[in-house]
Amino acid sequence: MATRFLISRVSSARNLFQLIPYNSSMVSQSLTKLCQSFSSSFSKLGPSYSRPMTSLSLDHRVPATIITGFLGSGKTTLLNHILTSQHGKRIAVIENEFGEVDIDGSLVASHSSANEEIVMVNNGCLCCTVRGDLVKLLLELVKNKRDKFDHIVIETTGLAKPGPVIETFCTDELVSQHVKLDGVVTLVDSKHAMQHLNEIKPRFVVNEAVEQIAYADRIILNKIDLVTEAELETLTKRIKHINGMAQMELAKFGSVDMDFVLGVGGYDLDRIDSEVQVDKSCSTTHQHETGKGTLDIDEVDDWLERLIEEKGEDLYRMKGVLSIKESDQRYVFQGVHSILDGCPGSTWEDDEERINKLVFIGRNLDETALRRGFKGCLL
Ligand SMILES: Nc1nc2c(ncn2[C@@H]2O[C@H](COP(=O)(O)OP(=O)(O)OP(=O)(O)O)[C@@H](O)[C@H]2O)c(=O)[nH]1
Repeated sequence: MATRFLISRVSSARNLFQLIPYNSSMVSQSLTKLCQSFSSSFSKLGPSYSRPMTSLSLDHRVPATIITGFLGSGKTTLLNHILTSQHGKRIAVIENEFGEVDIDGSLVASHSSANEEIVMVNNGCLCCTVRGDLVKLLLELVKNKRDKFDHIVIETTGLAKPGPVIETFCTDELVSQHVKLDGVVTLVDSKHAMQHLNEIKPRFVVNEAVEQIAYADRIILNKIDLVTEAELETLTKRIKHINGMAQMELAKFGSVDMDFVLGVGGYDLDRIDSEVQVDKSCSTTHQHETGKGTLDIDEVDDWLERLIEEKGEDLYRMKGVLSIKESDQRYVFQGVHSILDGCPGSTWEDDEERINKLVFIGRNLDETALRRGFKGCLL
């Protein structure tokens, strides 16, 4: 592993604090813990407890963005765009590459001003062998150089599976104390993506291109200069079918608004309420469930526990807003595989229709069984 430091960018505007979910220090909760707080939060808090998600606790953790996407999709191009844009944030970069020749490093370096801090992870793949190195680097960064940057950007290799990298933020206690995952940005090569998405893999081998889209909070359809409108439309449909939750933008040379990629809050519970968009299309990778009515909390506990036990590996992302019996507040949750995080959200308005929205993104999900399981929790 090679590590290189350049000098950090000068920031004009520092994000001093922001409101956080009241239990966001528990970025990673096991299902059991979630279920305990899930049940107890409502019974303990009572009707006067109005909006715990926006308590005045300060979140000093540094946000981190994961940039993923297939080989050649434009990850480094986007990174260069981020590093040279005027967003007022000082960025620390963690990059990982296969092989011995550090091509991307020189690319990034040649575009960056003398004011950026770049950290390189050079060998192997972040998704497996050097995950420990990622933890080490993140902790080194926050321990020794925390005052030099405001945001971390991690560029994964084109073949990286984003799941394990995401899980690092949720499962490593020290990392989650200091760093919060802001979002996963997936670059798509508009010209070649369809070919990769359609590739039939041997049994038990994942299609990385599909996974990278499935985990995304933001999707950039890059290289649109190389395709026709019709091709773009077909690709857009296909991608929405895989992940109807992520926002999508079209781009040439990764040129997107910085707000689209930084400060996404993809794992913030207080944003999920507004962001859970129920996409009408269902597929093997994107399932959703929605329904009116009120849920029995114990039944939900049991159902989610069973679901995670049976399908944890196949459940890439989950987000939901639930209407719970005897509670004036929505219950908001999000999860990655078997890691769930949730808390009471905003209060239902008197004239508001209480509905439940659940979005599951994964593989080999049985939509009928999901709908049945959900309906079984309704009172
Ligand atoms: N025509 C066109 N070329 C682009 C666009 N974006 C990036 N490229 C080019 O595509 C090539 C690959 O871009 P990179 O940014 O290196 O892609 P990457 O995802 O980092 O590549 P790997 O690290 O190999 O996975 C470069 O030659 C870029 O200049 C675009 O929108 N249109």
